[in-house]
Amino acid sequence: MAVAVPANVALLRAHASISTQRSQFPAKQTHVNGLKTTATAFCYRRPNTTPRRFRFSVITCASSSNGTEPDSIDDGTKSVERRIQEKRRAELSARIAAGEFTVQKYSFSSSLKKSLSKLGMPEGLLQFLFAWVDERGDYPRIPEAKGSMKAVRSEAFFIPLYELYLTYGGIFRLTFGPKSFLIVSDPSIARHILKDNSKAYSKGILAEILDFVMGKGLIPADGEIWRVRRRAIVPALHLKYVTATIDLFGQATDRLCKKLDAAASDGEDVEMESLFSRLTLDVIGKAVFNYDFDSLTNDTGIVEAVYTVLREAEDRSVAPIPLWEIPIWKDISPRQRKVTAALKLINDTLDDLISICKRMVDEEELQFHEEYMNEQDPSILHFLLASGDDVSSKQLRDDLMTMLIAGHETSAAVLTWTFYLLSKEPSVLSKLQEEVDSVLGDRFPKIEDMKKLKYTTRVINESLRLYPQPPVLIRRSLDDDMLGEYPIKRGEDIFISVWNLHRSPILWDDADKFNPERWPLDGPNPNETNQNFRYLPFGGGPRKCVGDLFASYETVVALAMLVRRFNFQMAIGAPPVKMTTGATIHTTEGLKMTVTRRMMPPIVPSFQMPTLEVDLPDSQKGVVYPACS
Ligand code: HEM
Repeated sequence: MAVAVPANVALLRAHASISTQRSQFPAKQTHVNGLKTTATAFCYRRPNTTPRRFRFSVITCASSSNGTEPDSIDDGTKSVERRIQEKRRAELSARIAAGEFTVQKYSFSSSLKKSLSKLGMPEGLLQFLFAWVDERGDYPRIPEAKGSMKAVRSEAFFIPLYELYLTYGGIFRLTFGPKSFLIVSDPSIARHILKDNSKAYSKGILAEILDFVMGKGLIPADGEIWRVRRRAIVPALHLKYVTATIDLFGQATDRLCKKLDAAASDGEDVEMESLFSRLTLDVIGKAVFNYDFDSLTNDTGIVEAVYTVLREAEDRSVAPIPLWEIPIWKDISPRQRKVTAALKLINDTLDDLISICKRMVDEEELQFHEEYMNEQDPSILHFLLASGDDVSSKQLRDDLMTMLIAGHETSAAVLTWTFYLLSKEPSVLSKLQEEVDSVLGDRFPKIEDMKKLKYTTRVINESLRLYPQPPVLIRRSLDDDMLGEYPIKRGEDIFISVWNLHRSPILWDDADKFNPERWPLDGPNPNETNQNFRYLPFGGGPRKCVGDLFASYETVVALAMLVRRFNFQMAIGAPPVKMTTGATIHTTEGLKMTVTRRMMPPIVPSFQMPTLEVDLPDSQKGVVYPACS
């Protein structure tokens, strides 16, 4: 899915001042899925301060999970910028650990006791009066961090949350003036919210932000609407459909290969993030409503409209003041007028596509059945209409729009960060290419190959661990509940930080290292269930991503085809790759790469793939395969 970013998360780009009662790294949290950790051994408590901190985190974690250079390679040539950032983060960590921001929080009874004491009530009498209360004890309070609007403004919002997690543990409250959020980074609490007691949680602020574009689509919808729509949509992504989409992934990737081939010939560097965004837009348009955006080749009005709306959704999710809620703003702000026009164009196009599809369904002879699929138009829209899905056109549009957004930026972001990670680990790239060469040779991937491309899949699994899309899941409590040992009230806004879970030093060995080998090739495909909710690339529970298989195959196909034909390196002089958040994790200035055609060992060419004999120096003797079929 795509957009799952906190509203007003700009507020989170802040320095933190903390008041806390208890830290949250109890020993029980150190055993996840049988993993032993030494978390408690690393904790220490400074005299007169309540926060605990991992002793090593200032050095190891703070310097690595800031997203600028999260990987295993440290060649001793760190950029000045990175050193400044590390220094600032280390300072912040040290200040948090020293308790500089600590505000002692008192329960009601202790506040009252303190006030009465100030009024001069004798200590003995106070002890007597409060003995019963003291004995009973209060519920533990959730550790609390207070934010101010200073500093760390340039950072993606989930980075300070990681810092705070290292200090305050698996659940803490982050307060900005009158607003507060619960930040959850504990697998068992995440499971409770997403799965065990999921009915008690809604999408909260996420639904509010996305209303203008997704309405009551599947991602923001709650309650009965969500139940009905989920039941209608999930069957559309059956295995036969996903199998058919593999060809679609192959064809779209092949178009990208043609582009890269041209760039390689011209010796031009390419900006891969925007190319991946176009690749996945082309794929999802065809897969969801049989529309060919052809954005890899053209910049049509509709493509621009989709990007206008997407950017607006992202901007709204990080805007400190919701200006768009002011009624007149929509009419006077040129930007908002552009958004309204873009939405109208998209909605009109969707209405046309719905009508065309309805006519096709009316005319076709095919009987609807479980794995129904129209070969000419295998889209989700076609399935829904053929199934007799009795729904208003507005709801149908909302669902289509939701899937368009959900399945577009997420997959693009996964590919972007995968290629970034590979550029840092040439040995992983080589191993990947070896597998692809032997499994695929020179043909398009097929469904049978998905099981064989084991290492390719592990590379995607690992990329999703280091760069989860989205990095944070949003919920709001609909009832009072218990999160771990803490009672919470109805109406709490909650961010489950998947970033923190996926990079937790107590849940993972070498958490920041890009290491596809951590997932054994003969083991199961990692998911939230077999990883006990420490790994949530597609969420979990009833609201888990409906497109997980689709997305896994899409990214595996694209990755395999691209590395089969090209080598990728960071372009010389490319801007440093830094993160920023919108709906997913974006780079701040793109991913500029140099692409070169691979010199591959001669293999027996398979169907359709002409080979070019080229005159090469002895050292490079081999066969160059053209990028395009
Ligand atoms: C690599 C690509 C993808 C990633 C990482 C991803 C991730 C996620 C995550 C984490 C959620 C759960 C959100 C939450 O609990 O708040 C989700 C939900 C969803 N995703 Fe995906 N997604 C991807 C691709 C897709 C695709 C291709 C589609 C559609 C074809 C899709 C459709 C959806 C929908 C409709 C939901 C909402 C489900 C519900 O609330 O019932 N996603 N996705």
